[in-house]
Amino acid sequence: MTPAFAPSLPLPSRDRATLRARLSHTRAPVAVLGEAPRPVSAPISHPWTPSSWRTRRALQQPTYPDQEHLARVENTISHLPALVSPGEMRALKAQLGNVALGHGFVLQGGDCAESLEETSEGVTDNIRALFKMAVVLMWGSQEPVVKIGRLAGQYGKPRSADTEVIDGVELPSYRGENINGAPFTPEARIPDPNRMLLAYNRSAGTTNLVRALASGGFGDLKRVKEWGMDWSMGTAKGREYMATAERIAESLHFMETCGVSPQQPVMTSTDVFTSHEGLLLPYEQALTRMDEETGEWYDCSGHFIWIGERTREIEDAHVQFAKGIANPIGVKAGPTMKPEELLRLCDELNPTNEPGRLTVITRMGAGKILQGLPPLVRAIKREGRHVVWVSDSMHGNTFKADSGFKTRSWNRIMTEVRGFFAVHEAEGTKAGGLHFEMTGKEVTECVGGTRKIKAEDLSQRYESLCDPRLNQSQALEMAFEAAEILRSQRRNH
Ligand SMILES: O=C[C@H](O)[C@H](O)COP(=O)(O)O
Ligand SMILES: C=C(OP(=O)(O)O)C(=O)O
Ligand SMILES: [Mn+2]
Repeated sequence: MTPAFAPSLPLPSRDRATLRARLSHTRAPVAVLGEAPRPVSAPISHPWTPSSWRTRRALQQPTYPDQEHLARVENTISHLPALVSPGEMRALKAQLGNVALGHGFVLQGGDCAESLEETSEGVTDNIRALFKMAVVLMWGSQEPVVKIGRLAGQYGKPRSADTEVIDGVELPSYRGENINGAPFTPEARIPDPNRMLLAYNRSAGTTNLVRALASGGFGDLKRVKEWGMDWSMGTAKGREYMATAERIAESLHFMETCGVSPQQPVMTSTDVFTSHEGLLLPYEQALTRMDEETGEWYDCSGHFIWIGERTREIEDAHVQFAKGIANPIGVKAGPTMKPEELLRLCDELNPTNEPGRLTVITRMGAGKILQGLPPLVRAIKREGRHVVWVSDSMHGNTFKADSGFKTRSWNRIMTEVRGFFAVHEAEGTKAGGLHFEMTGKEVTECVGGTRKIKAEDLSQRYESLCDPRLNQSQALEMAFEAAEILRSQRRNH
């Protein structure tokens, strides 16, 4: 990636005024024990700027054929409105801070790779699936659930290989809708800066939809038949889930009878936050703005930004970019992560040890979590670091079915979820949340679950642009199982 354009900051005063007006809009957080004290900007050893990552090695970046075009697009985006506000990010950080300190649970989920062609109904279904899971987890944990969608910006994809070969033809790999196109043609696979603008516009629309749906509350969840659980009928597991769903619906109904109606603020302001991997650094930089109220820099492309497993080298560009933004951030931790490496990441990314600033998203694989997680958890505990521990039980469990489809097995994912809870229980630490690639549609991308999707069924409805997602039934089943674990752990304490 060539460092190639004039940084657009600071903004001209006209734009700063517009930005100030946009950023001053702050929704009141719900289920927050109180907004955390404003953090002092992290001390950094060299002057951080939104563009200082450009002096570092930046992995997984596209090579744009036309650098001037890229610079024009970056400049355009840097003058477009922020998608989310610092106040919202601080609210999320406060909620995550509570989880880091032992209170609450995180649910993060959505597409592996959002599609620019997704319909409004599709996005709505995804958010509703997340709501349903959240209410089940809330019931299980009896704690507030912080809801974070992998949406409104989840477009850039890191890939294992730079190229893809089909029938002897080799083309650049698909890297997500904000970079190139999925069709297997030479034209589609050329990185195009204009895609950043398309992704920005789609993200703005999705953020708007999320806000609208989040203020709609859980109203219709009182009607269990609208949970879309018909699939579960006829199996013993299904009947168990249904019984739980009935109890949850009854509780919601009871609350309403007591006067806590789904129309009241506690039920309607069910904040859903947006998140994505902060992979495409020119885009992230262009949306990084200074909050004049606090003097902090925020990446306003989404509330929560994470660093992927393939780009988390401490000296590299992604970590160096993330250290200067005040958003709540995440870092993925796979089986090769060493305890000392994780502690160094904490030093870099959260030098003030602010609870809620850093979430460690482990993605070990079902067969590795029992060995891989304890050393990390022990090191963090020993050093008194505040992190939110979240399990991404998807990315360590991907395999290729004989039919050629990339898939994951519901059982293996569940095994990792169980391992995650078991390790934290044994170590006396807080299992802070779960992270899923999932959709509200009944796709056939992962095998297993009560409906027993088999390898030969995968071709029926495989729609993912990248990794296989749990469909809405499989995701909901995951939530019921996790809720049961949370409930039994609660009873044991
Ligand atoms: O979503 C994550 C990555 O992009 C994905 O797991 C990489 O997949 P690949 O191995 O097919 O490149
Ligand atoms: C790329 C992803 O994960 P990881 O960095 O953990 O492989 C992802 O979350 O889609
Ligand atoms: Mn993925």
